[in-house]
Amino acid sequence: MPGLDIEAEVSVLALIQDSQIHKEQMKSKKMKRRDTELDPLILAAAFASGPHVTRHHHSHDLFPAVADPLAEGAWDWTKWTGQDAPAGKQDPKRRSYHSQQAPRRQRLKDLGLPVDPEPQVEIATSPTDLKPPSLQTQIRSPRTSISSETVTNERLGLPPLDDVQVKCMARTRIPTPHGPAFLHLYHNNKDNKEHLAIVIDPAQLEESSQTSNIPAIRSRSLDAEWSPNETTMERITRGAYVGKLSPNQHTASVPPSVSTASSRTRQAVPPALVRIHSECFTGETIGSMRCDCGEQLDEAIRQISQPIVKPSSNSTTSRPIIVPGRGVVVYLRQEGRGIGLLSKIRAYNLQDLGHDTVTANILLGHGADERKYDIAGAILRDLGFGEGVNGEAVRLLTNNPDKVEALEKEGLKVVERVPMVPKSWTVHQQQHDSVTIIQPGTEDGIVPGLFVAQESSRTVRGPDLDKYLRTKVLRMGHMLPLLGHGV
Ligand SMILES: Nc1nc2c(ncn2[C@@H]2O[C@H](COP(=O)(O)OP(=O)(O)OP(=O)(O)O)[C@@H](O)[C@H]2O)c(=O)[nH]1
Repeated sequence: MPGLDIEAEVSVLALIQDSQIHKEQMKSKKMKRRDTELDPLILAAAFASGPHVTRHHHSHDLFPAVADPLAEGAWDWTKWTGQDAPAGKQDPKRRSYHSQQAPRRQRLKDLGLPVDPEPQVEIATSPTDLKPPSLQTQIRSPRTSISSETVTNERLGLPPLDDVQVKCMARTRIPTPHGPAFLHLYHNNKDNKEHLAIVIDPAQLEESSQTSNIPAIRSRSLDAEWSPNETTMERITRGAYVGKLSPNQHTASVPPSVSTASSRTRQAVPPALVRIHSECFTGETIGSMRCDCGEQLDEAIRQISQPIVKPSSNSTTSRPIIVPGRGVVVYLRQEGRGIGLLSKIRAYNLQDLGHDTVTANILLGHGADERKYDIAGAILRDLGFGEGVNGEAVRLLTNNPDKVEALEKEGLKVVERVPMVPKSWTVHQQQHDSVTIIQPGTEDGIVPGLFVAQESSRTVRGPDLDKYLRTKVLRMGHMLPLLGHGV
């Protein structure tokens, strides 16, 4: 071996021999090699340079100024000056790399076929016969967010449509620990997220005359006729039915009319209790105790499901009538106050370094709160709230002043704000009355050992949660009294 002394050569040969023996042993034992046979970097380079590159790399020339990439020495990048060869000196044999997966327009051009005058705008992926005509062109597939109206408007030189359109794609009954709920899945023309509405209105499952004059919380877009050819079974399958579904009972709903809308004014029950809740994977799915989101979601469903005491309409009986609770949780896919799960996870690390939730967001280049509530407003309007002068008002379950303001801007009437008090605080307050939970001056303002035992699996507590709640109150203006803090 040139350049190696005898000793080095012997060791290299010994290594090669060892490796061959090892290979033979592995083969005979039929064991899988643990070391890679090919250098992954070489593989990556080969994949990136061949004609099999993706359509996105179609016109990339990965070897500019290299006349023949297969010629010996052509791969020597140390000789490349960073410039392509001057035009006159370019070798006619120069190889260029053409992707087999060129974009359609490029392939048509290469074949000499006419190219479409304008890119096709894709409409929603769901079957067209399942869309109501009014929304058909506005509900988009996840890949495109431009409606055909927008495109038409652009062609006509008009500004694009800005109003949020939502459509309930499906509804089903979900039994919860607090009672039955109807889960509604929405599509919209603003983002590609599937926002949800958890409607609690068990009176819809009953045939009771007591609740017949209380308006049912139903989605207009779901109950609409999506196509003249739509079958009863198609309507029922997407959730446009009344009452409870069973093998013996299945009645499709009728499309909403003006009369059903105005019947909302004839109610004698308090306005529906509504919560706008933002997604929190950590708190709701893995039970994180950094926040109380899971507990809040559970508590909101519980509170909305509480029966309503209604004064008797019959003057001869003085006994009040108890009707099932009614309301909605609009579940928005705005993880991490709109910054997304990735950034939220990073924000947690910054929080562990001592920053609060607001500063952590800002350090990552985000706003303290990036959420919007226009889709929530549209969903609530679809469910019959706030439309027209007689539209039903709501009682909003929140401590967040932004949500009240946003819903009012959306044309909804918020007649009452119902606070969401963290369960650990309530239980603590009940048990210790005026004992201070949060004390300035202690580390993180936490008094160790003062937190009460968990009331249920959904009751969270601990120093991380405490810091999170304090930041909400002290930096985000949440309307929650900090116990012992004089706020
Ligand atoms: N960026 C960030 N987001 C968080 C953190 N902890 C929880 N969140 C998110 O905060 C949001 C909580 O939203 P909501 O449950 O609607 O409650 P809220 O707006 O705080 O106000 P309330 O209605 O009073 O409960 C969810 O999107 C959570 O994912 C955190 O430490 N950092």
